[in-house]
Amino acid sequence: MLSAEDRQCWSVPFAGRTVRIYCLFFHIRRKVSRRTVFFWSEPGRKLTFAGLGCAYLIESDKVSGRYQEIERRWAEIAARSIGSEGAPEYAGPHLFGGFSFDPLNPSSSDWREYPSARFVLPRIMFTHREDGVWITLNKIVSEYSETLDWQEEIDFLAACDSQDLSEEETAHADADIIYKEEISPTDWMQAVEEAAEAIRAGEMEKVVLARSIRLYAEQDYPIAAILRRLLQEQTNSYVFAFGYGSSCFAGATPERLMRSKGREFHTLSLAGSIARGATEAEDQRLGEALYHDQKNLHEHQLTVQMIVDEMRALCEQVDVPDAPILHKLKDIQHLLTPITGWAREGATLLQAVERLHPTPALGGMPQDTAMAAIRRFEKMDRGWYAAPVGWLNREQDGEFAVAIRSALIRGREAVLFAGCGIVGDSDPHSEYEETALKFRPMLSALGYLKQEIEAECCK
Ligand SMILES: C=C(O[C@H]1C=CC=C(C(=O)O)[C@@H]1O)C(=O)O
Repeated sequence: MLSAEDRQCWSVPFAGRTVRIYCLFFHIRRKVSRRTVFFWSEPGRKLTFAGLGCAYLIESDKVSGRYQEIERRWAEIAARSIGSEGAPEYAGPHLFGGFSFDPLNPSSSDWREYPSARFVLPRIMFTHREDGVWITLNKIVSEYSETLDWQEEIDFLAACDSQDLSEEETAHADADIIYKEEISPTDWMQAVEEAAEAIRAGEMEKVVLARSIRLYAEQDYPIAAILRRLLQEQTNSYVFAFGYGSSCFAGATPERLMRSKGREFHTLSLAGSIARGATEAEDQRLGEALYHDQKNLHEHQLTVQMIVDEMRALCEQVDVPDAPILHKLKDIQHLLTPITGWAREGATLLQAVERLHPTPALGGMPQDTAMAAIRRFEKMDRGWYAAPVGWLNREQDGEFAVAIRSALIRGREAVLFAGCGIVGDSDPHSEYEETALKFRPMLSALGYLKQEIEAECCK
């Protein structure tokens, strides 16, 4: 009998039982250290991918030209790929990876495994959709290659004995946190005040400032259990994980950057936030307050405007509704405007990603001034936080999200990130509170909120 969670599409029949695919992959990664893994699940969980190993790696350390390099090299491989007959497009070769937020910002050792652009064609990929599950094996061959041998991949899968997997599936996400490190609230609010002053002085219109929290736990963080909690709690978000070497960058983001299918391009503006209410009435009151709040509407509209301008450069037609809608997540509600375009001949997904990143929901307005202000005020390396992560298929279609509500996890250490849009009349204290809300999805997945509640109860 499948549980509700199993039916939500991320479980696969494997070795005579039902296994959650993220457990399978993170289990193998633990057994065979330093394996490349990824996980990607759409909001609503209609499509889930999990991948293991690296059949082909495309990296770029370029400051400019990184999108073109990934696109060119993937197009070369994809054009010569030979797929199994009858396999649907979503079970064909897919490339997964991401870009750093700002290649001009000096990178810290935390992000050593996450360069300016890093994409992987996995050796083994699971695709899970409502209509079935596929396992795809990828291999690069040349005209001199001998016959294809899949034994190594099959051995990997067979090596997952069910007892070990049960451990992975039931592992506790609630690692005991022994130490927490973060910028002092006063220092961060001071940076917000200075940014707001710069906006009032006419230096720019908007800038997004983020902060980070570093947690140290008693034992290594169990990635599979963290993903399980994100999948359970953040149902309206993309759940993603990119594990390279000893680290894993994971999160649950509500923000699509771009999805393309043929010439149909779909993006959205997500900016403007308020808390969820404790009761339905309070929730509605807060939602209405957000919907009519001039500061949040202004922040949101700047993002809509930039996205529409960039989409017009790529598309013959762009459709945008007159007003945003409220988008409710577990801990927070946002203003959201969906934007759709019909792309001009030759326009590609990565061209769109390059044009849009970073939108004023992650960077600011104007883009260059805001990026310089982020370097000046934040004084940290965002790495892949707030940057595009996603996938491309053989036809160069695919989907990218913005990696917010995320954390970089390495062994017993996790660094979480959250930011918010600053405009001229931003109140530093409210902005600080807003970032606290945005940390909640990852704090909860890491077991920190539970620990805090327990500590409160024991006082
Ligand atoms: C930068 C973040 O959120 C962005 C996305 C939605 C709403 C936002 C806001 O209201 O400020 C932010 O622009 C983050 O979660 O770290």
